[in-house]
Amino acid sequence: MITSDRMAAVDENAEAFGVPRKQLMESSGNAVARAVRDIADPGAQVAVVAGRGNNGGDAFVAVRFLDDYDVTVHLLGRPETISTDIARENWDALEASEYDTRTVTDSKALGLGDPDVVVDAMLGTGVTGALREPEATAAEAVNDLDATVVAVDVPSGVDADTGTAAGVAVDADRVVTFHDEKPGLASLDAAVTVADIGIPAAAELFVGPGDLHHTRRSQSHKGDHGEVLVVGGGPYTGAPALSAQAALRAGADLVRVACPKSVAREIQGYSENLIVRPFDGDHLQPSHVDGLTALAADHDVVVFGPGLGDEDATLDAVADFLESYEGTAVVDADALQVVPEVDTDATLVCTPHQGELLKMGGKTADDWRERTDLVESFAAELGHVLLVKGAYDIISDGEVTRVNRTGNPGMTVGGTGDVLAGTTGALACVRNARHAAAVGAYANGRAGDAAVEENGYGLLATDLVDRLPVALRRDE
Ligand SMILES: NC(=O)C1=CN([C@@H]2O[C@H](COP(=O)(O)OP(=O)(O)OC[C@H]3O[C@@H](n4cnc5c(N)ncnc54)[C@H](O)[C@@H]3O)[C@@H](O)[C@H]2O)[C@H](O)CC1
Ligand SMILES: [K+]
Repeated sequence: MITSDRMAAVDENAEAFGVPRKQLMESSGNAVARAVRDIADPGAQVAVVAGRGNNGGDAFVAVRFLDDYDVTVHLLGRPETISTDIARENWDALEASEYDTRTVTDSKALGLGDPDVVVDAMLGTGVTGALREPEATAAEAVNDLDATVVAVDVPSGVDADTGTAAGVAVDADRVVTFHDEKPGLASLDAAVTVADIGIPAAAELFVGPGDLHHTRRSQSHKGDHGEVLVVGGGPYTGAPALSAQAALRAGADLVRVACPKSVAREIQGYSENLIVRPFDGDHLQPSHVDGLTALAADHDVVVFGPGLGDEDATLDAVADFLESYEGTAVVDADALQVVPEVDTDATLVCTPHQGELLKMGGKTADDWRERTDLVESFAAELGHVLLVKGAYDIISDGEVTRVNRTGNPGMTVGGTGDVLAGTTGALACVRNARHAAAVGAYANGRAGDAAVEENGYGLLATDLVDRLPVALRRDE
């Protein structure tokens, strides 16, 4: 099963991994033509009703594979308004070869005749809300025919994620959907087939640019993009400051650092962008937990661990906190060893490197494919998300596992893990935990790659922080 959002991401990743969308469209169109050949003999009349997006584009391709049939193409709207280059190129290809194409500007004038088959390619996953005109009237016209209706990807007007329609929708007999089943199609009264359109498995496994789908809402208020609490510091001061600055650069609106009073001024001194919330003493201990729990409740995500150290009292405090916390937390560094022993309702993203993973009781292997299996089962056992850092980062929630390949050997320098934890914390304010971890790893590696490209090796963790906004930006 794949949702429309994931499908769009995978599609974009396929392009980044060398399989352009136009190639996918060619396979989609071919699959639609196969479905028509399955239900009608050569010579049969086929009416293609196409919209101006890529759903229509798939059908234009199908037409070239149906030369044995009597095909008429009805484009809803003027050719100049076809909204994507690849759909327009496929339309132009039909016109250049003198196929029977008609453009429909007044839906009342849509004369479909009495075809044996209708190919419904008005709208696919790009639909929002109820069908507008001319699509609504065209859908009714299609439903009034006796023809067998083959829908491209999803019956026009139906939401592929929910199976519901906000208004009139095409009543399809068959649906040829692409790559994977869609959650909304199972409930329909139609025969659904899934066509393999040649999207490489890598486009789902490896994190790529398609995963950067923006989550910024149009109506933005302070706090909408997340408030992150970093709990860290004591024996170290740089680590929590790096996590906090990374969280800001990764898009959080407000980031506070809860740290021992002894280091509060030092941490504040790193940046005027930080808000510091000191607790007594020079290291975290159980007496601080009630205060931290109350503070955490005012934040979307807590990043726990950077620079906390591993004193027994500190680790006890980490355990106490996690046992009462029910929100989302990124757990890093010394705090990680506590996770396997705590019983918590919190959603945790644990970010160990190989050594920390072993200390948590996890296993590793030289071969990254073997490692993905080990990480996936350990994540399932823990009941938390794992982001295991390495040349190939492995991210798993025990069910879905992703691999990130961005980054370079320069990133073994100190502090890059703190940057990753903060980045992931900010992203987890607006995405699910597994996706936040995957995108966090991807963006961090991308930031590191950009730094090395500009300056060569000799990378600093702060170089990553500065490059996060660009690393997280979607290429339009
Ligand atoms: N994902 C893939 O791997 C592939 C998908 N293919 C096909 O592409 C469509 C999705 O294409 P897209 O261009 O994004 O959207 P649509 O064609 O569904 O529609 C966009 C078009 O429709 C207008 N619109 C939106 N809502 C409405 C409405 N309620 N009434 C009228 N018009 C509406 C909007 O303005 C746009 O202009 C997918 O389903 C597949 O069929 C690729 O071909 C192969 C790879
Ligand atoms: K359709």
